[in-house]
Amino acid sequence: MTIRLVLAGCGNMGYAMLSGWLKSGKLEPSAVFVVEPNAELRKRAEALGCGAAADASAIPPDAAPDLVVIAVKPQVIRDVTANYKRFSDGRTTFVSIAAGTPVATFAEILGDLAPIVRCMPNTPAAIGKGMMVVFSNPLVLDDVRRFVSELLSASGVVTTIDDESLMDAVTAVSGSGPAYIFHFIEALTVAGEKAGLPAETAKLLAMQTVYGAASLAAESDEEPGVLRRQVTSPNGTTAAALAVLMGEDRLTKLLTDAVEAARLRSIELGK
Ligand SMILES: NC(=O)C1=CN([C@@H]2O[C@H](COP(=O)(O)OP(=O)(O)OC[C@H]3O[C@@H](n4cnc5c(N)ncnc54)[C@H](OP(=O)(O)O)[C@@H]3O)[C@@H](O)[C@H]2O)C=CC1
Ligand SMILES: O=C(O)[C@@H]1CCC=N1
Repeated sequence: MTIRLVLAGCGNMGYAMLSGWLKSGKLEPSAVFVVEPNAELRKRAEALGCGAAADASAIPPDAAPDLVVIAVKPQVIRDVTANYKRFSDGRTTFVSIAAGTPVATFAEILGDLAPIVRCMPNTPAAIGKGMMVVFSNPLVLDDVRRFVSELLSASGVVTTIDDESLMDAVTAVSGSGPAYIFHFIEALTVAGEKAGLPAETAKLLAMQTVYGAASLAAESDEEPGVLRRQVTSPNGTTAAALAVLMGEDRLTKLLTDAVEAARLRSIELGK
């Protein structure tokens, strides 16, 4: 079978996306070639039925992939991208999921012909519940745009932006966001334990509450603020807790600072 997609880097995020694509049936495993220096991670990709190698030089010489997906750390992105220059004649579209790194950096390495898509995914992509935000350079043809969007939709919700400078804010909200929510679960678990619950019970309650509340917010026609008010009885328990979280806009200020720290770091990573 022809190789349609080369995945460079099969770590946390690369593997999460690859799993989603194959699970959805939008790509056959034999149409994917994975380049990953880590032997354990390579085996994981091979177990899914994909071809794999430690180095880009092992990509079959007749391969003319539709897509090369770059899923390595921003710190090595230039060196890694240079390994794929042979596909930069305009027929292959490059998709980068790296934080910070602008399309211009790829164009510098790949030349003026390469269609480039910048995508910011998040790890819930592994179970088809990711948030993927996409920015494309003008060289990406409409049918390729549709193909990329359809492929990414196997991993969750896809939306596009036309202003690339917003990608740093996107990264700070949805790219890094799952970690904030995981930490929220950890913190609510600790708080539950301090309130006297057994550790396992506290964790179950914290996790199911986040899952249930996020699902309700996603499925309901009501705004999150309305759903919050539906929980909050006048002068009840929730009001007592929200006075702590919302007093002086405490949680909003904390999250604003956290998102700004991530956004600034994304800008730094792109330099
Ligand atoms: N993790 C996340 O939630 C998200 C990550 N991203 C972005 O995704 C990218 C990858 O992040 P993440 O998956 O977390 O990182 P990982 O370190 O888990 O994965 C990157 C993988 O690339 C491998 N690698 C290194 N050099 C090469 C090479 N020359 N060719 C192919 N593969 C190589 C690394 O191997 P080794 O470790 O041996 O060097 C590693 O296994 C980053 O740019 C990040 O900004 C975007 C959104 C969310
Ligand atoms: O922490 C990071 O830099 C990457 C980008 C978004 C999520 N993880």
